[in-house]
Amino acid sequence: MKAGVIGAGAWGTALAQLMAADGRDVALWALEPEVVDAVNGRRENPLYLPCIALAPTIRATGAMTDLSDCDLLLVVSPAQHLRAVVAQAPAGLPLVLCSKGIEAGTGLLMSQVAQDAQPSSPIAVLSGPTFAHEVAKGLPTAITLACEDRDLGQRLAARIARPSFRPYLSDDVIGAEIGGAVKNVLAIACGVAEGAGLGLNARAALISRGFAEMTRFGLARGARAETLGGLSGLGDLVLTCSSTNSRNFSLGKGLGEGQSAADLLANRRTVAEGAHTAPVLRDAARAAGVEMPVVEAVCALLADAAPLGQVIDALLARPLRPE
Ligand SMILES: NC(=O)C1=CN([C@@H]2O[C@H](COP(=O)(O)OP(=O)(O)OC[C@H]3O[C@@H](n4cnc5c(N)ncnc54)[C@H](O)[C@@H]3O)[C@@H](O)[C@H]2O)C=CC1
Ligand SMILES: O=C(CO)COP(=O)(O)O
Repeated sequence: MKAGVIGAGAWGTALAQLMAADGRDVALWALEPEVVDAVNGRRENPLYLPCIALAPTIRATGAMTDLSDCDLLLVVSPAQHLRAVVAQAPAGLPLVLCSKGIEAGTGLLMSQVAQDAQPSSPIAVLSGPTFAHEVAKGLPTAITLACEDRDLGQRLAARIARPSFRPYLSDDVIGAEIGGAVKNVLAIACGVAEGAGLGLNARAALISRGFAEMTRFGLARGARAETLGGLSGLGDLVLTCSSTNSRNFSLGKGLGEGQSAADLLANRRTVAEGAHTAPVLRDAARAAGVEMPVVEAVCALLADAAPLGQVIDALLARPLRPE
């Protein structure tokens, strides 16, 4: 059976390459016709994953019907487009959701959106510290695969695992999703600290206190603490909070250097999910009575609502409290 991948950005293309590593066929659905042509013609995706020679068994397509004979579908669109692409996908196939975010307007996690859009399709979530270009090069990577149905989870883990790509199985779908969505917002905060020259102590403080925010929010939504402390939570938080390879970290760095959010977000081709998730997460946290001061600060900067110095001072001047 062939694997299907929906979305040919950096991560979808890297996952197609991963799935093709056992020599089996992969169908890769791409939005852009020029990506379909480049993958099929030149075995590359210069738009989203340059400098990687793609496997010959990857066949790109613009027609979702070409994925109907797959045994699983990896869904890798930006979070805000997941509903639309899942609605077009062939029904009834296991959907492995690889997007990280919360849907604007509904506040739903990706598993809830997919359930709405394709009620007959079983769902799993694949999330963890996984820069696309490293996975595409075959570098060692570990990731959480969360699925409420343990048997299906085990079958999917075996199908996705490769010698240098280790999925760790969990049944905490919500926990895996919340970790991936929240860490993107916190990566923006760490990028701000880098851009503003606040130092490495500040970064470590943001990672730790940001993790406390992720944990408070996750527990309020029914996530398990060990999931939040695992690959899809703390693991991904540490990765994206420490490298300009992260689009979210880079966006924050620009904010910290004094560029406006509007300028940084205008006309970008690649997705910085944290910018979309931040206001939805803030509203959900407020509604649940969960304090998320770092997330609130990121929202203020993204909305150009306050000068950087004022946002930093306000965070530092919060009342002292126990850890
Ligand atoms: N790049 C990475 O290293 C990783 C990314 N992810 C997640 O994967 C998801 C996709 O990210 P990337 O592959 O990095 O994307 P990307 O930033 O490389 O590319 C943008 C993607 O958005 C798609 N797109 C734009 N407009 C669209 C529309 N109207 N409908 C459907 N698709 C549209 C483009 O076709 C392209 O696939 C995100 O949720 C991201 O957080 C997860 C793990 C690693
Ligand atoms: O999710 C990622 C790595 O796990 C990629 O992070 P960015 O979207 O910030 O580049």
